[in-house]
Amino acid sequence: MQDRDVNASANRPDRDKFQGHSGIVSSAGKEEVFVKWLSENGAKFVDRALLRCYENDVRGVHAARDLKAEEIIIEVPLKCLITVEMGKATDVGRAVLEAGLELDAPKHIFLMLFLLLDRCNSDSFFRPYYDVLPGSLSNMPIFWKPNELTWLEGSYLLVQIEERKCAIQNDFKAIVDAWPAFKRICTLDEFSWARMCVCSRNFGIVINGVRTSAMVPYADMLNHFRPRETKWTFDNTRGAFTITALQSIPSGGQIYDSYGQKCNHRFLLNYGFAVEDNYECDGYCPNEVALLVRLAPEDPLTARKRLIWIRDGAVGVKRIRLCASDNENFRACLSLLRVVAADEVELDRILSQNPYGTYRTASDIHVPVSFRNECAALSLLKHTCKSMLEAYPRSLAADKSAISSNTLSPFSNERHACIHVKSEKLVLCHYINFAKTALNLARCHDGEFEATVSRLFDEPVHRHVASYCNGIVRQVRHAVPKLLSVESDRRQHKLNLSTPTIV
Ligand SMILES: C[S@@+](CC[C@H](N)C(=O)[O-])C[C@H]1O[C@@H](n2cnc3c(N)ncnc32)[C@H](O)[C@@H]1O
Repeated sequence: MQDRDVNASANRPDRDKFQGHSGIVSSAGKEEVFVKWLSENGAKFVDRALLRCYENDVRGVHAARDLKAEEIIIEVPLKCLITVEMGKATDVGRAVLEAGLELDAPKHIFLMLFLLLDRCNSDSFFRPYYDVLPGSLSNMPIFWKPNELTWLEGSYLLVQIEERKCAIQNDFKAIVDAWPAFKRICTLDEFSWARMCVCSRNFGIVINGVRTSAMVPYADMLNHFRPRETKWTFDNTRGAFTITALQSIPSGGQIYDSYGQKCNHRFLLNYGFAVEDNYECDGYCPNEVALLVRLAPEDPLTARKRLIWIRDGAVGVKRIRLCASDNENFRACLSLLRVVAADEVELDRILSQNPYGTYRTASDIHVPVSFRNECAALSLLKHTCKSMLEAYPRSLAADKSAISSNTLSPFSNERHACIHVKSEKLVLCHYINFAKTALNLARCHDGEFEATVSRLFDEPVHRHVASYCNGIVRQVRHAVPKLLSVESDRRQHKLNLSTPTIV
């Protein structure tokens, strides 16, 4: 599966909801044929697991008996795998290689080429596998109808969906140009289906020292859950792909695979679902929002500011993915905001008189520039998040109530869209509160500052702002070598904390 995580360890999503489906237990004809095909071709331990069909094309794998930790659940021999090399060896694969095409997801493309070509052959060895692949992928956002896309209004995911569609179209056109017979093999719709099928079901593996990707029949029937309860690998000594339990799994329990620690936009875009409580065991939440930071065209300093922005490859506008934790992106975002918020004196300081010589790029300004600048950058962060929050048609409270009231059916696109936008709004709220807290702490008395910072450290949800205040805010309050003192800043800038041009 795309970026499936082999070593991950945490979170607790729609486990019970997925199990809620297990009332409808059947193993329809095509699934039986598929399991028989695997067994006849050397797959082992298929009796340890049971493929359950909840609804049309929606399945999961369940333990057929109590499974112990370290027990192999399923072993799929190499001959049943479709690999990138098999796609490269096709006529179209060779034409693509010869043309040296720059494709969106090259490894996936070769798997798709094999799949699309070989499924035209009614006698294909893989026929039983093709017959169980989902016929429609209506949960994938690239296939959502216009009314369904409105559920994502306000989210940058809408842009990414369009970009994905565009990339698929470009790849299709480039392949047809390189091998014109391809348009008789599949339509753009079928090509898009294959793209999402491969994207949501392939595994990155190493076979005899060669790093590749593969479609692994049966292994791709496991649904996502974290923390992971199984591990998978290509075992060269067995010549087979294996899935092993990491803990005991009771008879009848669903056997899950972790698709990795991911933001909900990646789950939704690549797999067609979003995880309601996307938290790791340590409380970390990988959900992000794509914040837009932009130099204000009406700012007379913009031309000079561009000089430093351009070193990042950004022409005055940058999207930064932020999650509600301290990380490199958060520090880069603050750095860019320091430039956007800079007045002339501060910009001179950024461009020349900084503690480490000239900054490489506008994302590298990790030391505060001045008291005023830091407060202005925080105000800008707050206002940017507020205006992004206002761009969603529905409030966070309304999302929460729609999700908890179960008015949206468990696997509906609307529910997944709602979970996704809620995830983004939570990150925006985190930064609005972050900026408010930090601005208050920048201006309060020493005693209050110390007491508040230590109180914030005690609460896990506030550790991010506590650590920022303890470091950067403390620095700007007391001034550090090579920075103007707070008092001198106040005199020079008359404590002009008004928000600079808001994005
Ligand atoms: C690798 S397949 C898993 C098998 C799939 N359920 C089937 O019936 O073919 C991945 C797809 O399963 C579904 N899925 C997996 N984990 C899920 C989860 N935790 N919640 C909702 N849907 C999930 C999504 O449609 C996803 O694109």
